[in-house]
Amino acid sequence: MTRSSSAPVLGADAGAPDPDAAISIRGLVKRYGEFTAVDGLDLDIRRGEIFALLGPNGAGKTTTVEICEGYRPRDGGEVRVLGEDPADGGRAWKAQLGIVLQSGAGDSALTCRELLRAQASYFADPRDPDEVLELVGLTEKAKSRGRSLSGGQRRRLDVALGIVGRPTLLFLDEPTTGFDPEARRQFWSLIRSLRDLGTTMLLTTHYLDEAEALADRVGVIARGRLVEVAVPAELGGRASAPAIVHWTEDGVRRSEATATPTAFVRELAGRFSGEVPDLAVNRPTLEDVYLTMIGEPS
Ligand SMILES: Nc1ncnc2c1ncn2[C@@H]1O[C@H](COP(=O)(O)OP(=O)(O)OP(=O)(O)O)[C@@H](O)[C@H]1O
Repeated sequence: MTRSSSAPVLGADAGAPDPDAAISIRGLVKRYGEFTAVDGLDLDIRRGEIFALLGPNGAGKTTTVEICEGYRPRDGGEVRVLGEDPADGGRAWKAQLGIVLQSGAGDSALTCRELLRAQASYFADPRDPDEVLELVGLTEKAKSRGRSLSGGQRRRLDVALGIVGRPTLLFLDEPTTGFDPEARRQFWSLIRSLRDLGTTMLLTTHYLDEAEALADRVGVIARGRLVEVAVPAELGGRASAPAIVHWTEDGVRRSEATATPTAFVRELAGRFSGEVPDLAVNRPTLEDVYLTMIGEPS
């Protein structure tokens, strides 16, 4: 689906940016030479929510996020982040942001505690570095040098560095790349506890299960435009999509799309004396609807 100029604005109310939103974007445009990387994007992220930005490689996610962080200039549109234009954001505004980049600070000869203390010293009201180490599960590594940590531990250190300044708004760029499954679960619970503390988070990820587990809402970007914003369970009309019932009959694998799978299975059960062979009832997964949205065959 492509948004024409007359289509309703997705994820945002039309008109001026919303000053009460954590992030409010209207008609954002970014060009690199002749190439338009962000092509009229509108988005509102509410205070206190976890918002996941999904999209294929090159869709424009990092460009959009870096414009919001004040690290990249834009060519058009309006952006307000915590009520200010990032292009003019001063020190007090920057101090309210936490940023966890893809390539972090891990490769350091300083210890985790030293790195956190140094980072904390830039802020007026930082969190206690030892409390932050505990929050990210690195208490036992407080005296270890950054460069001696494993990949997953370094990402946790990156998050620790991102939150020690007590940010109102935290940007997380593919935060769990390289994590083992247990570390990802632990990281997810850390993100939830930060939300409970009132932190707004903008997360980019390629893991759809991560978006589903964490995000209050997800936005899908493709070719520099926002193609949908929804709560994960409703993305792409998932909640109302027909169920697909699969079974085997007369040695042939069959399937039927139905809005009333219970009634259909009851009717099917009447045709067999025992179990319905190979019975399965599926609904579209987040991955199915996402791949359809970005134009890939699922
Ligand atoms: N500094 C730059 N100069 C020229 N082109 C750029 C520059 N930065 C990004 N682009 C291009 O803009 C497009 C959007 O890039 P961006 O990094 O925003 O995508 P992304 O959605 O974050 O991708 P990924 O999932 O791979 O991180 C890409 O086609 C990219 O090649």
